[in-house]
Amino acid sequence: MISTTLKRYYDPTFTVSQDYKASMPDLQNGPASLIEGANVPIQQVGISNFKLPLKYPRPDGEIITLETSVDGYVGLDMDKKGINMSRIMRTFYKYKDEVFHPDKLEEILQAYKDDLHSNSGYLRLSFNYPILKESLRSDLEGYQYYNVSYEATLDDEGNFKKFVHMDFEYSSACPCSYELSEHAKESRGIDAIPHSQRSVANLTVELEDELFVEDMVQLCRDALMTETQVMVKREDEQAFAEMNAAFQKFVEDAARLLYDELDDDDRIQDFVIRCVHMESLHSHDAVSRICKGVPNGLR
Ligand SMILES: Nc1nc2c(ncn2[C@@H]2O[C@H](COP(=O)(O)OP(=O)(O)OP(=O)(O)O)[C@@H](O)[C@H]2O)c(=O)[nH]1
Repeated sequence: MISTTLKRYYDPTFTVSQDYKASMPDLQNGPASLIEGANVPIQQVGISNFKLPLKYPRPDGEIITLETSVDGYVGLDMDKKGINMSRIMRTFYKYKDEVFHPDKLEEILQAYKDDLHSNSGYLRLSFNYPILKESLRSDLEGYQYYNVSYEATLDDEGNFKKFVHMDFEYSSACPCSYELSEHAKESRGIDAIPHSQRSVANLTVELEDELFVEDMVQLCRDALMTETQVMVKREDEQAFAEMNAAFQKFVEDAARLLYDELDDDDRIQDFVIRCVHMESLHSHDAVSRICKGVPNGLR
């Protein structure tokens, strides 16, 4: 038997010729006989959480560059072993210097379908978006960051859907605890403090028309009022206490207040909202989930 001793050596000068590339195995484009398991279509295959800096537009025209985590997938038909995985990133990188608003994803998803010979595509861009927030009564301001994702799908009939996900943090003062506290004071002269807690509304909005992150934040602020604060001096803290008294809310109230704001906005086609009050009274959360309720809509 000829013993071929393999060299263990990395040749920094080796270059890949077209002939050499053609001689390399290309398993993902191999025959269906290479498929392991059921020879059935796969709805989403690709790369999750590749990161790059992307540009986003603000309403005033300013462009902001933010670290973005990208999930990019395509559908794979039966009889196909695999996708050309690197094209998920290579195709996306063709757009890396462009300005990203949700509509841009349709272009990229069409490029996914073309470059990866697929019938459908999915993208999700996740980033933390800063907005300068003024204090309630002092003349201070500071950055509030919002956890945002743009999500889009392009199906085999060319139907494009675009969604924006955003988390909005607020304070919820419990109206029942407030009444019980007042009752203790009035009926027994005993002081009492109602419970309140940091809360978060997870919004998913299907867009009809352009909606900036700033617009979604304003809708939430108008609905809930008691957003968490950034820069706080004593006059701001007192203002916040007054605001919590004026806008007490059960987790049911929070969901309905947000419904009221979003349902009226023509830029929004559909939505589902999950409110979570991380109760300071309990070691568990009070949760409500509400949707616009359009036929075949988000649930
Ligand atoms: N489809 C698939 N590819 C994988 C996976 N894990 C690693 N890869 C590798 O992803 C690498 C890049 O694949 P391709 O994008 O097809 O690379 P390529 O064939 O040089 O690219 P093209 O010249 O565009 O065809 C290949 O070496 C694959 O073996 C996987 O789970 N699925």
